[in-house]
Amino acid sequence: MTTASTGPLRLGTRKSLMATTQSQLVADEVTRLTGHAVELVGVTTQGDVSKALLAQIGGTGVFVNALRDKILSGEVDFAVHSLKDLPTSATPGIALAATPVRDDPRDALCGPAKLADLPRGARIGTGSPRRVAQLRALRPDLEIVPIRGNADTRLRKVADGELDAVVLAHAGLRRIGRLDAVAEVFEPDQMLPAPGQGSLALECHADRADLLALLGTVDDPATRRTVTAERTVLAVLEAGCSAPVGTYAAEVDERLHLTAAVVAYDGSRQVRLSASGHPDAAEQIGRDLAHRLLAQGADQLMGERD
Ligand SMILES: NCc1[nH]cc(CCC(=O)O)c1CC(=O)O
Repeated sequence: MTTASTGPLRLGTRKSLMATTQSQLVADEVTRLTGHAVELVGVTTQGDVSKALLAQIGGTGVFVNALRDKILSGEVDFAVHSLKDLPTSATPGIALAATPVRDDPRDALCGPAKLADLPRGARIGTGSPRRVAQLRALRPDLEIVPIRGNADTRLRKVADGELDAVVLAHAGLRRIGRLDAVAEVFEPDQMLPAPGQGSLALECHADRADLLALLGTVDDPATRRTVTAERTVLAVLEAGCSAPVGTYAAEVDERLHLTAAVVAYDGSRQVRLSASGHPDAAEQIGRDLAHRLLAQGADQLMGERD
């Protein structure tokens, strides 16, 4: 089950445009750096088959788990995920083999105008409590409309006039070739991204030392450190992907700077703190910042819903 095969490496992927695009990007990079051929293997998950079922079993975990099952059974060699879709807890038998150079981690407003220039009461679509809370803090007059679906579907609602604008990750828009839709890219002081946003994660079987070495060639240590700081905040806060928690870490002049915020769902209050330290202490920086957030009432803000 865990022995190396002789043919091309099999990269399991969902069949959506974003998933196949980012999988192909990684496949090409692995081939360029190692000379190994990589073939994409499309995997249909329960979440792809039934939207109702997806709502019932909950979010992106379905897709992640389906790909992990294929890795554990040996049907595929590795998978590429958006890091922000991965739970912070470790999964037995599964190893994080690489985090390639991070894409732009910021969120983008897609619509006819920048946020400040949208009319009073404009209808903005997003399903993320983190984006909802921060949008409400910036523009309490907006009407926030909960939406689901892939980036293309969401953009179509703006084109159709059903919504005035939507907020999406810049990295995802770039990967599907839709940066044309962007009216404004939010700076982290306006809207803190989701932990790990814009970063990809390669996973393989933890026992496959051969694969770990091979896939490790596309790892970017600076990306690994910054996303470790961000995801440690999330892990300590014990907040899932749906919590109103934003983070942003970057390395400048060999210092790792981390900002994190927990925002009340109605945008009225927030706890926002920053820290910096040696990049090798990424996890400790994240853990300390999370404890400071908790000491200032972050847990109370996280529990609130309107
Ligand atoms: N949960 C959906 C999801 N997962 C990863 C991305 C974008 C790409 C990324 O953050 O790496 C998106 C769409 C979005 O939030 O706009």
